[in-house]
Amino acid sequence: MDGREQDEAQSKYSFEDCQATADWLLSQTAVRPLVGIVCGSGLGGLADALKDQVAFNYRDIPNFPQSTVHGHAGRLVFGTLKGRPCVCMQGRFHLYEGYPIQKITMPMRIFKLLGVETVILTNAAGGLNQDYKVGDIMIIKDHLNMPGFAGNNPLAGPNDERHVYVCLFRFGVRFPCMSDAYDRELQQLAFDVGSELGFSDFLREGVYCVLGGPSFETIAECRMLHKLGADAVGMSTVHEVIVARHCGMRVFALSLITNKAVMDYDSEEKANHEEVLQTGKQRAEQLERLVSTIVTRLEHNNNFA
Ligand SMILES: O=P(O)(O)O[C@@H]1C[C@H](O)[C@@H](CO)O1
Ligand code: HPA
Repeated sequence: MDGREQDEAQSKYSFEDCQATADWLLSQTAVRPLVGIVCGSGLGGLADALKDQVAFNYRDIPNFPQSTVHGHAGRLVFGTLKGRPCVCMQGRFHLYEGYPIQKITMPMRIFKLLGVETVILTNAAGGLNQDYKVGDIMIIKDHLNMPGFAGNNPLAGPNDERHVYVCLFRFGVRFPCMSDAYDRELQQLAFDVGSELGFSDFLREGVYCVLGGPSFETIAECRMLHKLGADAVGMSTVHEVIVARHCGMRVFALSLITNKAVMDYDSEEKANHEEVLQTGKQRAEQLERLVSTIVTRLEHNNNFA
């Protein structure tokens, strides 16, 4: 995208547009969510755990993008998870769908304007770390933003400073820090909860690398990413994390290792979306228990500042 296109994209998802969408949603439901959840490929079952649901198809929400990927239902679900008011994206947006990066991350700003304080993101990812097995759940401790290295960052374009000074950090500063992107207390909480639930055998922590997709990686690319320090590779999450942190929400993120990245020219394995969705189904129940228990403990730990 050149500068003019970036300005155009940014101006289409202005503070006023986001506010209009948030106001519309707030007028349609009494739920006032403190937790926002994003479901990765094949992980939309998480939303089904919400009680007293009020759900909206993305196509009915003003200014909202549409889901185009199999395994992403395209519904925004409000409800409670063990008594905690939540909003859950059953389906997210990816760069490869052809949307401007500002559009795929706009829901994070809507979350903020709805009152969300903590964002929990999930994704499906290929395992680069040779110790990882399919079905492992990786707590994300850091990321590598490959599209960002090439200048494709959701915060590129004008920064609406007006709101920094007038409206208490809506949306945020020009140069946000990312060394604390993934909340360390929440990572520890997830390990504690995982251990109580008996999930330690398949719970990991690591670095997630985002690529643009939609093609899966070559063997040489996987080897390179692993050497660079990535434990898992995917096509989402990082852009949302940047925007969520920019507007001051706490972030916790998980990758489900749905397939092993192919690192060897003798391997017969081939990455494919069906396997990704299938692994999601197999781990859905544990993932849901992990996330819903974390949400409950947020309350007990008084983590809502
Ligand atoms: O939305 P996520 O990151 O979970 O989706 C992953 C990346 C691609 O969209 C798809 C590949 O199977 O799954
Ligand atoms: O191997 C992968 N690569 C990129 N994205 C993915 N999403 C699930 N698996 C993968």
